[in-house]
Amino acid sequence: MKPLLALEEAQERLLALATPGGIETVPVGEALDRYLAVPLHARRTQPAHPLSAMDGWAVKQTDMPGPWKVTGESAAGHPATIAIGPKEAIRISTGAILPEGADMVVLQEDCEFDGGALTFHGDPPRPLGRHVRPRGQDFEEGDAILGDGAKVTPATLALAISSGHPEIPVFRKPRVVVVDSGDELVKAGEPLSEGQIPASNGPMLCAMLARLPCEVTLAGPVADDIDAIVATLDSAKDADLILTSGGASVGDHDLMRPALEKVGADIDFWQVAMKPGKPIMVGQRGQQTIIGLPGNPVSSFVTANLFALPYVRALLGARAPLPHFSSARTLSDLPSTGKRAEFLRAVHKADGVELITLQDSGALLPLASADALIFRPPFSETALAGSEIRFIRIG
Ligand SMILES: Nc1nc2c(c(=O)[nH]1)N[C@H]1C(S)=C(S)[C@@H](COP(=O)(O)OP(=O)(O)OC[C@H]3O[C@@H](n4cnc5c(N)ncnc54)[C@H](O)[C@@H]3O)O[C@H]1N2
Ligand code: MOO
Repeated sequence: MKPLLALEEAQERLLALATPGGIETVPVGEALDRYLAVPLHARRTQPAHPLSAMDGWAVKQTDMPGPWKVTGESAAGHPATIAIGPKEAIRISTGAILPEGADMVVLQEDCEFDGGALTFHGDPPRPLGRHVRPRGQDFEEGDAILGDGAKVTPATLALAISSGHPEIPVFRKPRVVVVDSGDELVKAGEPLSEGQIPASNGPMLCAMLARLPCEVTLAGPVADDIDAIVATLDSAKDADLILTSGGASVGDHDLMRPALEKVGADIDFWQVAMKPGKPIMVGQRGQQTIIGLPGNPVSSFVTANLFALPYVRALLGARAPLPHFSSARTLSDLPSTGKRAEFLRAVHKADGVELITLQDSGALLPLASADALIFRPPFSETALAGSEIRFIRIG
């Protein structure tokens, strides 16, 4: 029997097939969770002038500790039109431009102002530049601010806008079609006959993909009929990725592999040393990748996390598309493993990660109560409670 492909090698082979789509320039608000296609340089300096970091009065260090004559005001958006002379102060608000001649700010709560003289009651001495944000402190025009491949987060989105980029170049959104298959499957909400079940994998996979910037269509459930599966795969020719679920194993009604072959896809790999998820397959038809996920709901969920979502992130231009592993102590004893890497449903708590008892790959209730998958490499010894393990977050 052919040895199973190692998980890491399978992921590497899949990701090698991913070429990000064309570049499009979009308003930053539409770029969230996408990846920059080119590096960004600041088109302006921030702050463009020295600014006050506090509400108070702009003064000169050499005039400390006052008293001063207040000669005007500088508010955010309304700079003072006069400079500060000797023993003079200008009322200033947070974010307002420091008037010419001033080099520090005294806080409102350290001073008293009765309309006449401004007096200081704080603890001197105050260093030069106190409560002042110097020009260019954040970035200067021309500075490299974001590298290509940077993820657009709420903070990078704000940085792009602040640096003069209301639109940014990102890779286009991948088009993904999800196809779940099986004679027993019935669309959610429709009546069930004996032996039928609601098709939950398709909506689950669509929901997982909906958290990424991509265009997702559900085409299923499709019957265990090779012509029906082929017709559905053919109707999704324009997708960057087809994600199928079910029919990936070795049974008489497991038609995904022959269907992929019938539509002209080259099978890159089938069967990976992982549990759940062993029957996962990957095929390539021209520019399109087809990932055949196993039908067991937990197997579909786990393989989507480890293969399908990383593949979509890679199409979006992510440089590190695989899930992030964290370390923690296991609160439960973990059994030894065989030749397959295992992903065990677990709950992350303050002092460690607790195993959920029922680990059947068909059981949705434990999956829905899990927020972590404990990773157990192949041929691991029993791990006693208290041992350090690695896990990925889910949910
Ligand atoms: N003799 C062997 N049998 C099996 C093997 C094997 O190596 N040798 N592998 C097992 C493993 S591992 C898995 S995982 C399953 C996967 O099989 P399939 O991908 O062919 O999945 P199906 O048979 O179509 O379905 C399995 C199970 O999941 C339910 N299902 C399927 N689709 C959905 C859906 N959209 N929504 C909800 N539930 C779904 C289906 O009713 C079945 O109960 O094969 C093992 N067998
Ligand atoms: O993927 Mo299967 O049993 O390993 O669920």
